[in-house]
Amino acid sequence: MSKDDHLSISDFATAQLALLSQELAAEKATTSQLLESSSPKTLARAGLAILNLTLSNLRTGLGGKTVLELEPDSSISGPPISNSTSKSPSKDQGGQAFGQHDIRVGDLVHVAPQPKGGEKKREKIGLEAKGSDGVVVKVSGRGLQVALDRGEDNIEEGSGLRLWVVKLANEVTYKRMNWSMERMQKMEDNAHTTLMRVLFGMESPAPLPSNLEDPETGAGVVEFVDPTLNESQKDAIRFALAAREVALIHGPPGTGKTYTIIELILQLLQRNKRILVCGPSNVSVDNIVERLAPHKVPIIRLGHPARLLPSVLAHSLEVLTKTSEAAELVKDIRKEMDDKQASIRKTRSGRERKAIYGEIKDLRTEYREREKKCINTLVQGSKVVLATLHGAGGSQVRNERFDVVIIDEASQALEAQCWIPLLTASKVVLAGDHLQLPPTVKSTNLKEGGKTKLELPPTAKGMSLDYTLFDRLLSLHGQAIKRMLTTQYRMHENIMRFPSKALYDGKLLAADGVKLRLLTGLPNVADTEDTRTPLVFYDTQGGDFPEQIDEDEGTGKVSKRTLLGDSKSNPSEAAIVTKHVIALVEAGVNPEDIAVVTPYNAQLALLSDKLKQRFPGLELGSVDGFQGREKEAVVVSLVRSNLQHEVGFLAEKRRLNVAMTRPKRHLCIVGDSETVARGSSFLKAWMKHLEDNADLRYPDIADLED
Ligand SMILES: Nc1ncnc2c1ncn2[C@@H]1O[C@H](COP(=O)(O)OP(=O)(O)OP(=O)(O)O)[C@@H](O)[C@H]1O
Repeated sequence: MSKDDHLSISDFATAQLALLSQELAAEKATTSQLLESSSPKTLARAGLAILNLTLSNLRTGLGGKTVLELEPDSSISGPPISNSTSKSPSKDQGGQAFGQHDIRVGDLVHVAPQPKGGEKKREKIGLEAKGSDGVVVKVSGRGLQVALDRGEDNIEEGSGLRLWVVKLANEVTYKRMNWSMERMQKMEDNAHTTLMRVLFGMESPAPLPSNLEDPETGAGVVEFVDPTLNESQKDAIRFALAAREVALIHGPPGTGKTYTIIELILQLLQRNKRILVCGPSNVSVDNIVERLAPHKVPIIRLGHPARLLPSVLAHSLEVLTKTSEAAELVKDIRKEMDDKQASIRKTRSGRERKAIYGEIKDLRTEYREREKKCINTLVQGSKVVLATLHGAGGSQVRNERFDVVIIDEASQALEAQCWIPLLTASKVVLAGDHLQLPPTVKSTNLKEGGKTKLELPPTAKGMSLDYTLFDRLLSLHGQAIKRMLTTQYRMHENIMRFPSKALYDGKLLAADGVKLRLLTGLPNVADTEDTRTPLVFYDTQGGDFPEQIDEDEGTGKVSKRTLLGDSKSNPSEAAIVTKHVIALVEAGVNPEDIAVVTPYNAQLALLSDKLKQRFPGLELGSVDGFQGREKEAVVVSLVRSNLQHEVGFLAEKRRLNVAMTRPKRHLCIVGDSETVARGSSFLKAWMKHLEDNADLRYPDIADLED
């Protein structure tokens, strides 16, 4: 490739900015537009809002944030989210006060005075009326708590004001990506760091010696902390230590990517390096904190405490600003703020209340200053800082210097997100698997009509958001910048064989402890034809098990399904799945050890109706939502069965890879080989593999009729 063909940094940033803005528009189209065009009641019915709340308490939470404690308005009879025509009492009464909703801890919400009954139907007004944005910190059956983004003085406890809470499309997540891209777009050539030049192919990575442990040109001899690491993991660590600018650790399913990262962090610490560890999601970061904590290394986890796992809270910066030595100064002022809040409750006079609010405001300013000092002391004293990629753009770390940035689950991250910590970095280690699903991108799934035509720079033509940094670096620098982990600790070898052959050059090995594990090895599981078989295939070919297009029920209700667009289902396949799950449970397999996954939401809804009540512990999910998870037994419903041999979602082999690599001991596939095999050479090879290697079953439609 000639130098001129290279994607320049500013062209890349220009293209990313255009793509991000299209993505935000698509996100708004699915959530915010709904918020704007629907009444609060409709939103509540779709699970996006909770109505009829009152403020029961106001307190100062972590980080000096005002926390609103909200509970259902006791003056309203019936369910808080019931519509006006329904006068029946809530079935939740006395137990769970809220109806069904999708508002979870960590969600960004808007709290506002609720529009009155007489106000016009399209009550966009609820969002326009003065209210506040915040993060949900607690949800229970009888209430919820929201930490406001800014200290708000306009919502008063005991004011009798009826409030509602509505979930927001999270625009905030775009701000830092856009900020990084804008900086890259404007940067002069001479401001590019060596790492940037390498990551855009203007320079090659510094060559590595053949002996990675060479003390001069490599990492020196590595004494591993964990003696159980396998050879491919050790090699990846030596490689990542020796690399000057960039190293990719390619971790196929269950190969111990995170396990390897933990050792890498320990090795870097021994070499006196300062490390920033990031991941695209809070869970990905917490996973590392949990595993790093037992090694007693000084770590700090940045991020809103509401979004962190309880097990890692002790390492959270916000908690340490309360509990560490440096926190003493902050503590006093916090108490004073709480006392003032309490005194407002006892004050009737408007003038006095106003005066106290003024004092709280001053105290809050003072609090922030002291807190900032405390934060700086803690962060600067810490050798390992952990944050989401987004969190790495926060004021606490933006100006900090690290020797190495490690990004776990890098193949699940948008590239613009990765640049948040990379702009000032000198070395990066990315861990991921580009052969599993990339980050979910709404705008690539838009039908052509819904897409705006983007003008991308010529060198960035064809760029899309789901093309990750991991993908791009592999295509730019080739296999030389990566090491693959090859021993997997999850699957029976028969389950592993096809993904290994089709996607990982046949290099995967099953660890001794897992390669022959069957369901019969679990306590109290009987030996049946299902439990003794690692791979089962119900082939529904022949046209008796046709798919259906999920019609909207025409009720006029806003359902989540409407938001998801057309989806496919296959009722006869659902019947096979149900039968198989029942057989496993009757053989003694715990429902909690079984997952049913399918790429289609309509099929998921159907399966949920059939199975969820009977087996509450059973896990049902979309393939995409199951990435990173594992179960003893997994049943996959492929759904597609049609004369046109259309396979839709199944054409994405990374999706199928995720589906088929979740189980440990038992994988059951239900699908029409005639339809599926026509989808691609990968699908054809898979169907052939199942035919030759699985316990092949041809179900009879007559047996399924109840
Ligand atoms: N060298 C090893 N010896 C024994 N067990 C190991 C080894 N490496 C990893 N494991 C085990 O393999 C499992 C998977 O490890 P880990 O969660 O680190 O993998 P991962 O690659 O991050 O997973 P995923 O496929 O979900 O991304 C864990 O139970 C871990 O304890």
